[in-house]
Amino acid sequence: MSLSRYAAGALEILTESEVQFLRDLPKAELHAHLNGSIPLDVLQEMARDYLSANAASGSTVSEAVKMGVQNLTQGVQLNEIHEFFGLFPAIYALTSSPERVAKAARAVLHSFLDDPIPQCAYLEMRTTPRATESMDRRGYLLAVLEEVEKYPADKAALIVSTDRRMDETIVEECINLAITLKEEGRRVVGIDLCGDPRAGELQRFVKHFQNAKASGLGVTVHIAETVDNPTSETDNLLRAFAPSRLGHATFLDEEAMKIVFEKDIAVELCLTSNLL
Ligand SMILES: CNc1ncnc2c1ncn2[C@@H]1O[C@H](COP(=O)(O)O)[C@@H](O)[C@H]1O
Repeated sequence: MSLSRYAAGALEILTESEVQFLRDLPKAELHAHLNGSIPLDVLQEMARDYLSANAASGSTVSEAVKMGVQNLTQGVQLNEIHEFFGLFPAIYALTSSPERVAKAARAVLHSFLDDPIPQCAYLEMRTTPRATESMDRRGYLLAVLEEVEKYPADKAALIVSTDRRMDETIVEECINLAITLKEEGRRVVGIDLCGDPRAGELQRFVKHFQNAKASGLGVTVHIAETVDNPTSETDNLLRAFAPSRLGHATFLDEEAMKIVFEKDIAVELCLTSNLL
């Protein structure tokens, strides 16, 4: 993986033996969003295939998606967290069938787990179930799980994400799918709340998260990711959603930190996106 900006700067101040020590430590990657972790070369290959299949069939695609896919073929440079969310409509156009979701999942698992010096010893990949013309949300999750379950259970597992922008009915559908698949013995280990930190009314999701917890699924939530996330929201996420892990948690205030310490909640830090 190549690093840029702050992450590259941070790495530069370490000595060679410190870098080697960090490389050799066995790691658990607990916060990898499938569609946000597709290796750039695979994403670009998928973008080129998409553009040529589209030109051949003459099917209609929105200009915004076409432009987004074209940008992906050239490589992207991000400066602000909000720019990052604008990439997903194009990425989602590339992973809109079970075959292409499976290809993306395979590439992500491979990039984390199969290098001679793997990036991690255990990958808990997460993804948001999507329904498209060629698959429903269960079909989406099954396509991903097939790939996850090719690895031993101590190497790879899946978290089902819900998105802050979802309608409550869809959140309920996603969480019920996570519960059912777990009951069927599939390798779903938890649920997540993610999505653009500026969006969504979260109170309506609480009971569904509590159901998931009661059925034995782990709960992680993206929290306090930007300065604009209000204290009341952070407090509600910590108390009502009862998470055992937190995504980012970049802007927790003193009160929130106290709860995190008291309840011994793990924080999934992502140094590159926290700095964005
Ligand atoms: C930078 N910090 C972040 N904060 C919040 N949500 C994020 C995120 N990074 C990614 N996502 C969420 O993950 C989805 C893409 O992967 P999946 O389609 O689920 O596999 C994005 O649409 C967004 O909702």
